[in-house]
Amino acid sequence: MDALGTHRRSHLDPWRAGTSVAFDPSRLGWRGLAKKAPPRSSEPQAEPRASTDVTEREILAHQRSPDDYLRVPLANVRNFSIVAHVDHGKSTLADRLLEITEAIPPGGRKQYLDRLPVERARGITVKAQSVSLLHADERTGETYLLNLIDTPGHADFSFEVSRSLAACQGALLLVDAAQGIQAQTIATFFLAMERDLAIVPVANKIDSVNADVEGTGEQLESVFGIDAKELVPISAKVGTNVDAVLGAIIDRVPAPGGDASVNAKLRALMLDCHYDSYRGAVASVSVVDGVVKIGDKVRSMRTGQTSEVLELGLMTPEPLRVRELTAGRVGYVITSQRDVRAAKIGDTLVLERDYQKSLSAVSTDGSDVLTPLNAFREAKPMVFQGLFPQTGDDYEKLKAAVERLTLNDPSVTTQTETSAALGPGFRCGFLGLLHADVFHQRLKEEFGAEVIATAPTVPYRVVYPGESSAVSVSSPMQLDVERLSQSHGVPRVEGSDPVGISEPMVDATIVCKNEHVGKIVELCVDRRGTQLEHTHMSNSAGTGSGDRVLLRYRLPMGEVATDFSDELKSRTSGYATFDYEESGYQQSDIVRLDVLINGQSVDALAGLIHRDKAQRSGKAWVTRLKEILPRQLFEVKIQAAVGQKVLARESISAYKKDVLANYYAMDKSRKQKLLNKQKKGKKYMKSVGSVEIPNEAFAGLLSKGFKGD
Ligand SMILES: Nc1nc2c(ncn2[C@@H]2O[C@H](COP(=O)(O)OP(=O)(O)OP(=O)(O)O)[C@@H](O)[C@H]2O)c(=O)[nH]1
Repeated sequence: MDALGTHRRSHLDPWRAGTSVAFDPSRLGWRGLAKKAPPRSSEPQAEPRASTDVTEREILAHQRSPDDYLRVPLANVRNFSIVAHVDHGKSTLADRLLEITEAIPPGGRKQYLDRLPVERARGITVKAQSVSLLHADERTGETYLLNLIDTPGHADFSFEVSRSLAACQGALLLVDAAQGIQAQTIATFFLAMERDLAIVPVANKIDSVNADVEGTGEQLESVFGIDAKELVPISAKVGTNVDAVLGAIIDRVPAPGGDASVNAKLRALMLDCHYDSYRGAVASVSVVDGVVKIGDKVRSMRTGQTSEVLELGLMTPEPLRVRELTAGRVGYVITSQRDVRAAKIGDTLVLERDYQKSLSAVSTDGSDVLTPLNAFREAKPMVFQGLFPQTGDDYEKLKAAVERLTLNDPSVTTQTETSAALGPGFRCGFLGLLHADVFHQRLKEEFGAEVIATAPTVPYRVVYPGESSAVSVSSPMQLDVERLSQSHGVPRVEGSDPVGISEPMVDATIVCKNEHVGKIVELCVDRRGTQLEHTHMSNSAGTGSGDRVLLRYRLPMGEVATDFSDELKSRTSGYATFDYEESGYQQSDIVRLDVLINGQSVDALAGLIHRDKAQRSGKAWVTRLKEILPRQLFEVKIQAAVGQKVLARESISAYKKDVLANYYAMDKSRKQKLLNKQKKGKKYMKSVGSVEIPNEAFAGLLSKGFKGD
């Protein structure tokens, strides 16, 4: 029985940069966090790659010939992903599968497919990786081509999961038998269900003393309606029963349904694209029908761009060049199109000659018609921040860094923004806060660009009086408060949305211990949530991982996007897990809370907030500003206000300071030195009217977000 009823994850995104071309050190993406000197050229920089303790030569020694991969019939191809909650052992299982199929030697580097330094440093997978494995099945005597796509677990990167699943017919649903089903187990299960994939349930970590395989099976039955008898118990770490997983993939995952016949027209789904400084755009593709060969002229159906195929390959796991990619292969394509911006993830690649034929002579039976493949949704930024240089002089440096980094991370949206307080900068959209955090880190570490980031805002929809449709507002300063308030007397446009502000909502899934339910309900109520479900996931004994409760809440995205996850962890000592999916928009009483210093509004400190919370946040902000702002030579008044109504106020009394006061007797050069030092210090100050605010104050204030709690 499906305890979640109609719950479906629509997730926040799909997106970008894909499988690595690992022998080439210049592969890109958005996540390499290794320190390196700022780039000199305007070319995007190569993504750093983690060092490996299995040498390239050792891996290459294991590589089979391209023909071994190409001759496997479509009926013997299996495309599958491993999906699971974070840390349930996906990458470890991928390692074992690579070893069993002899793609890598045993006992090599752990988590082989987590190639990026940030993944290895943080111990998380943030990017899906694909690998083609050959497996000789002793039971049937046949050789199978297994295309495995390892996926990340963190909610911010769920678009990666969704995108990977678009190329699969099956998914290994991996559950840590000691922890049982967690929030992302549920989210990823429904992503797989949406795509109608065959699910192979696997209970991992059976070597652990707390493992409860039976309880895990009961949970799978009660939550997903999966027959517990289908569960494959394994220890990915020790290697116990991992070959049974291979058998289950072969038996339970159907072969891809594409057309591999000689007359089939090429259709390949573009899963990903990253920039390689030597070779240009490297696209990761799943060939569904037909064949693509070196020298073919291909067309991207959505963008209309045409280019010539220069190189084709498979990841095995290191790149293996092939002369062609036939239906059922998941590999990479390098074309004469070097501009990664021209590539649209989710696009369908076809042969130009087939396309032209389809335009000129449509046959009566429709066989000439080329239809694009069913793609996945595009990445949708849900958290926006203004990014400003620490000093005005650094704007050009920041501009160049943002341009280069977004080239390798197309899911980040940017537009220029000018703040009266912080000067020129950018408004950037991210998939979530972890995504934003990684972007800031890369700006700093790879480009030496330090930023002041404004408090995160979600995208609101605003219908102004007299307008028939909503506009998106992702910055407090974009909201025209005056215009919005002039609804009186303006007739509503027929068929239009009601005038006002709507906020994005999410459906959150929380899995927790029974004892923590009270604290979580309290948190969700404080965050303006509405309960949708409260289900016990107990096993028959009601013990171990069976002592779990599944809660579902509808919450405003703005209440979740900042510190909800941290708050949840601290209230449950880290035991609760959480995931969310977009759930449309809802009209809400959102106001702009302005912060004024000596009567002047500081645009960078304004925020959009629910009216009920404005008072509390306003109070918190003025109190914090009072602590942070240095005293000036005059009294400073700090106010928080909604429109004309001041909700909170504080003041800082005057402080008399003359930089030369004690130095009248000083010689001229020392005086000048002191004045220069003061001038340099001022470079790192922002002026609001006559009040000077040090950058640290902005950074300190803004990093805490606008909630003010
Ligand atoms: N005892 C035990 N530990 C395991 C097993 N499989 C994985 N682990 C450990 O669990 C931790 C997480 O494993 P990963 O393979 O990184 O998990 P993941 O699901 O890929 O993690 P993310 O990529 O961050 O989502 C690591 O410390 C592994 O060593 C297992 O079978 N038994």
